[in-house]
Amino acid sequence: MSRKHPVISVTGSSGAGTSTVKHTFDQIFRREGIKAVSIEGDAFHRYNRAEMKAELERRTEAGEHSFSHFSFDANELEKLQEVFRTYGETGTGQTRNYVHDEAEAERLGTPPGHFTPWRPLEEGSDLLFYEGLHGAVINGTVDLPALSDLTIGVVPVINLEWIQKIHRDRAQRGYSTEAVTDVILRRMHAYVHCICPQFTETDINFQRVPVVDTSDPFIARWIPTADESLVVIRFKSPRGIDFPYLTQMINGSWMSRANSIVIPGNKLDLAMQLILTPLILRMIDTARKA
Ligand SMILES: Nc1ncnc2c1ncn2[C@@H]1O[C@H](COP(=O)(O)OP(=O)(O)OP(=O)(O)O)[C@@H](O)[C@H]1O
Ligand SMILES: O=C(CO)[C@H](O)[C@H](O)COP(=O)(O)O
Repeated sequence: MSRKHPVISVTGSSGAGTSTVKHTFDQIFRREGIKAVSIEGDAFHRYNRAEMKAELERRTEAGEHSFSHFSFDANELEKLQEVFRTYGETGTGQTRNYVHDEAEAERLGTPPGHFTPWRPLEEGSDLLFYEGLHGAVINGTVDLPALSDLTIGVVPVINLEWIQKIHRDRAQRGYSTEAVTDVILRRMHAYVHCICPQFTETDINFQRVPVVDTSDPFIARWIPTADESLVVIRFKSPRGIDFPYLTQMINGSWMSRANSIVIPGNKLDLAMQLILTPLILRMIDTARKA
């Protein structure tokens, strides 16, 4: 938590939609004249693609079958914590990118499966924005929520998460359904132990729930659309949240619990704007006065 240099952390599994949610944040930052610097969770993987393959083979031979990108020790979480801390104290830090595919390779000038060199974050920013797998980890070595001012979970129900991952990895990253299915299976242990526990730490979770049949996510021909889904929004600390205002402004929404509202899927952008804009503006106002 930093009053002067705030940190926003958006966390979710692979394919959950954290990159998609980043676009909504970018719109809010642009509209409100806020200068944000961004870091991607994948930049903090410990290994490049070839090293990861070798490490996986080494561990599998040694009888360890649960290692994956979701595991804490496949990532430089202490380094990530250091970036959160340094940014919070000084408004500076460094990052890099993990290059997934040819399109990113062309944009970033580094081949797929490799990292770009570390580079300093642009100076003079108002806040740091993280988006990735591990933004709310507390594991005895790191405590990331303690260093972020707002922590958001993006968590579609699991069938939908898998459909989104399969479609994205096939369409944009060139993997087959079988290859993505293998990755999902290999990551399951760490999904339960490293990814899920974060969502009790997050300040707000956005959980997309399809209202069409997704019983077999491995044969779904398209990702359920916004009109074919609802979103459950859960607040860790509902005090101060104006639920009557939200349910009045968001047509078709209702409260399902004292700390949760449900909205039609096509109102997600509006809901995020209504919920997040005042929180971000308050954060920036406090930072500018600090
Ligand atoms: N609200 C949504 N409605 C429809 N499709 C969505 C929604 N959110 C995400 N998707 C789709 O799901 C796929 C995965 O989303 P995205 O790339 O944002 O995931 P991610 O969490 O950033 O994944 P990774 O961490 O692996 O990069 C994309 O094809 C995206 O278009
Ligand atoms: O989306 C991911 C994690 O969020 C990727 O699976 C990870 O970045 C590694 O990618 P690849 O296995 O294609 O090199």
